[in-house]
Amino acid sequence: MSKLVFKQLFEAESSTYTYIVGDDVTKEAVIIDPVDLTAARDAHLIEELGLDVKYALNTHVHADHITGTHALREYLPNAKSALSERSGGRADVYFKQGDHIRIGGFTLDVLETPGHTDGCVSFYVYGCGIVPLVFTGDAVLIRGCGRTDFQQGSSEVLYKSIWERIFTLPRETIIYPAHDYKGLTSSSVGEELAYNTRLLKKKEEFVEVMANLNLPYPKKIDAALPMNLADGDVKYVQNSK
Ligand SMILES: N[C@@H](CCC(=O)N[C@@H](CSS)C(=O)NCC(=O)O)C(=O)O
Repeated sequence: MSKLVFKQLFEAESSTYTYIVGDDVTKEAVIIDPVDLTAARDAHLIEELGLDVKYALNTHVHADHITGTHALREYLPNAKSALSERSGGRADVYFKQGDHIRIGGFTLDVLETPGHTDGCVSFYVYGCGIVPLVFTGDAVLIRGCGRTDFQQGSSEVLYKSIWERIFTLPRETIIYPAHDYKGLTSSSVGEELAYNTRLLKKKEEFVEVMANLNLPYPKKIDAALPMNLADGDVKYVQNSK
């Protein structure tokens, strides 16, 4: 029976986690939320593991770093970039709520989890007897959640997404976020239901908390948004000017 290939990779400038998920028998794989700065490192690892990456997936149009999807084309010719059809961004393929992405014996279900941005999705992975995993992007962070103060953000929408689409998953589901700023690496649905004090608040209190986070804008936002809407391709950005 297939075993899951799983790698959690870190990009330190933006505290971003990139994930590689594959099937050790068929070698089919995806990479989730790659960063331009670490594309060569990730491609080297993929080559060492003998994986055939079908999709380079972004959970959303990131504001804090430039996606690695374009940079990876040089190394991974079979990989198609993919983004939610609600994101407004450019990609080879688009996905939507309820789509299934097959990776050998495993399935990734696309769960639309808007709120941080309109086009945010999470990927729920199961199959071959594994404890299920969910890649939550910037929707659920460990003991927190994504900010909602730019890029069509809405704290009401985020709260609904998380309570309806993430906190209804089996409690043992392991949560892998797109960022952590304190060195934590994973959580679970049960753990967040016990300790995520922000999301355990009533909706009205949550909205109040989110309106008063007072976080500085991400340092790279002005460069990152146009690049990520263009799938990380600087030539496309320049030609559109
Ligand atoms: N300092 C970082 C940006 C930190 C930040 O704003 N993180 C976002 C996700 S990336 S847009 C967020 O939602 N944070 C929520 C939180 O509670 O920290 C930079 O300059 O890039």
